[in-house]
Amino acid sequence: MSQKTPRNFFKPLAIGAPEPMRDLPVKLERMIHFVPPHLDKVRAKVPSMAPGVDVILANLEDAIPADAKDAARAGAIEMANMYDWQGKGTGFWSRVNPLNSPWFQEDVSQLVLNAGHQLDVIMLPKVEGPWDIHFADQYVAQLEAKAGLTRPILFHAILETAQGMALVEDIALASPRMQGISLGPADLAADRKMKTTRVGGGHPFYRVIEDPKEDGSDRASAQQDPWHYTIARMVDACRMAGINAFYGPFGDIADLDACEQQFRNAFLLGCAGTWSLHPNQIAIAKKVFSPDPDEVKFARKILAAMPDGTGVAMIDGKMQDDATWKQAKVISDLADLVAGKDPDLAKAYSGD
Ligand SMILES: CC(=O)SCCNC(=O)CCNC(=O)[C@H](O)C(C)(C)COP(=O)(O)OP(=O)(O)OC[C@H]1O[C@@H](n2cnc3c(N)ncnc32)[C@H](O)[C@@H]1OP(=O)(O)O
Ligand SMILES: CC(=O)C(=O)O
Ligand SMILES: [Mg+2]
Repeated sequence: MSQKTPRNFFKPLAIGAPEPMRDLPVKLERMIHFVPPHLDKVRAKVPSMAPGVDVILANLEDAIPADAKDAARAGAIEMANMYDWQGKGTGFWSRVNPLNSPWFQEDVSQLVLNAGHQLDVIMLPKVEGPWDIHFADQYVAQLEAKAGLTRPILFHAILETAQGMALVEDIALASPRMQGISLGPADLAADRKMKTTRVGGGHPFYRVIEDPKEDGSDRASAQQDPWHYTIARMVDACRMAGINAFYGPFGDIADLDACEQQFRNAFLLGCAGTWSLHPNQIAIAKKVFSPDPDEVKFARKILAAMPDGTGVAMIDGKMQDDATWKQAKVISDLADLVAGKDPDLAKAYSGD
């Protein structure tokens, strides 16, 4: 047998560690905003940024120079204590260095021992298979016990190798700590030997072209989304496991239109949120990952037409039944969650 028995799955992995969560907390996670914690100037903005985002993440991994890893770790611990994350409801996460790096052990131990009471999620990069999650799970349980934590810290894996992709279902199911998975398009592209230097998004050479015309005139051609398969598979793995899927970084900071379109495709396919790397991506993520008021209005018409969720109804010429009721519920429940945080959208959703 390669898996734990159902009864053992939810047992703490260390004496004194908190009980694993059976259900994930229901939280808005439309954007995970990346902060480089070694930069004093950016770190100082954290308390003023926190109320305007759903999650702030202290990044310790790629994009932090090797000679700033210690400063970034210290900055992350400082960030944990700069804001009342648990009291005020903005998520506080950290992306640690990979398991095979010289920094992983210090990152995780320092964070859990010194910031564990505020830390919601540890983001684990370059996860190759469930064994990586099992190792981190056991290690964090030991540290939680030592720190006397009463709330378990969750895990978020980044999908950025071909092997991780091939084992995404096993990763999603590896531990009750699993909160979600993000696409890591830069490392994944490199590992797959995709021929692109972009961080997410489309590519001008990845397209379909219309059949030749008899008169020899120009054939229409359009860019396609090279991430469609990966995102759809990640969403299935996550939703099977009862966790959430996230788009990842969009690296062309200046191209706001392409960023919005890539985020929207991920939202429509089932992702709960995305990363924001720059302040100008926060508003895009908020707009895209909050349901459109007209969609919410229509969804609520469906729910009202079938109060017990069964039967068939016609609304605006469209057939509704038990399945569309469930689709409507997804949108309406998300709107309720958003309305609890955003008074302007609450007003738009209430139709006032
Ligand atoms: C493939 C991956 O792994 S992706 C994840 C790793 N990468 C990251 O985490 C990158 C995070 N983002 C950043 O470091 C920066 O946004 C960069 C390097 C991309 C661009 O930085 P800059 O060139 O300074 O951007 P720009 O000049 O437009 O910044 C405007 C302001 O926003 C601030 N700012 C930029 N990024 C951030 C951020 N992530 N959070 C908070 N403030 C930020 C800048 O400090 C600047 O502030 P100022 O007006 O007070 O001087
Ligand atoms: C997200 C990330 O780490 C990557 O794209 O490589
Ligand atoms: Mg990466």
